[in-house]
Amino acid sequence: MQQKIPATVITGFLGAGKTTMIRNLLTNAGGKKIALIINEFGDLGVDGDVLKGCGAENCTEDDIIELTNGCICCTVADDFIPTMTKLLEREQRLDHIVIETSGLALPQPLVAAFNWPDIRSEVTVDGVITVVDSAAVAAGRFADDHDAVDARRAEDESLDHESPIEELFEDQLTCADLIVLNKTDLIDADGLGRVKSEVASRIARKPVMIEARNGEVPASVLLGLGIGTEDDIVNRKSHHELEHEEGAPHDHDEFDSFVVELGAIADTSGFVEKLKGIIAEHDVLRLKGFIDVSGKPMRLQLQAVGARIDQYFDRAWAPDEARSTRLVVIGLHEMDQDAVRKAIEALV
Ligand SMILES: Nc1nc2c(ncn2[C@@H]2O[C@H](COP(=O)(O)OP(=O)(O)OP(=O)(O)O)[C@@H](O)[C@H]2O)c(=O)[nH]1
Repeated sequence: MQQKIPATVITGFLGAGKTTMIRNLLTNAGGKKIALIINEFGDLGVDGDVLKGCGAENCTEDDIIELTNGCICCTVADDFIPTMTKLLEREQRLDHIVIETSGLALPQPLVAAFNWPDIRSEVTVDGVITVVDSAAVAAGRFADDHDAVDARRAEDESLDHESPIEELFEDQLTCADLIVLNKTDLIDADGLGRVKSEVASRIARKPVMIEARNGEVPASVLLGLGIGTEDDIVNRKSHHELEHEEGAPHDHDEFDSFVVELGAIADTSGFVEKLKGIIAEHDVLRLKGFIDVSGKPMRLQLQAVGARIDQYFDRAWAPDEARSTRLVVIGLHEMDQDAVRKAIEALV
């Protein structure tokens, strides 16, 4: 019997650096034939676009599959299983499958799907890797204001949760076989020490933690963990699984996303500066997309995680491509979508 194909699940909160790490992984995977399944929150396939653009021969555009019907944890049966089945029917045998979950996905239901008979017979979970934005942890992003949460719960008794961000952060850590403390360039040694203690304090298990900058971790560290996580997934329950009966539907009602479309932008630095103000004012969690810069042949990629914004020209606009500025905005449900949209539209 052929050996099972190993599959690595890469998870981590919005903007932690999952796509950056995978991009790096594809370029140093030493010729391994890899298929990539990407799941993103929001209606703009930014991650897929970024990864397809990296031109790795061992993982071509045909090997990159985008699952766009919501978070992978809620669409396992409809989306993930059929995608895997198709992948396994391919003639050319894969050496490895890498799955990037959305930043809001619970990894547990996805890993549990590897116990479905058709999948289990051919694939095993090599390991779950949770990417952590160390700078965000150091800034207290996941240590929520418990008074505020209690106040919200007092207003709405149906709230059975801790803060949704904190809970999700813990669920993603709970599932990990390896934790990558990324973005260590943005904090000092003391900060890193605090991040390590905070992360360790959130989980009962003690997975290995490594540090990284720009997701630069050798492929030999990320691939080949050989854990078989599907056999242990019952011991890594999410808050949702612990708090609800088995099978109770989980959703992402606490979070929302929308896309803003704009025309060409002439003064990008002015635009970005003002955007920072809007992000801070409305507590936008994540904003990303592409900008049509007036008079420039290249497309500008914009990536905001909280109020930190990166921008770089990633490729030329194709001759047959309609140039436009499109940004996906992700925040908590209570974010005033209309106000954010209007404020961004007013910038051009
Ligand atoms: N300074 C710094 N920036 C980083 C690092 N890793 C990633 N980034 C930046 O952080 C931003 C988000 O990175 P992504 O790789 O898109 O994060 P992600 O986890 O895939 O994001 P989602 O898919 O939206 O959840 C990008 O602007 C990256 O360039 C790092 O180690 N240091």
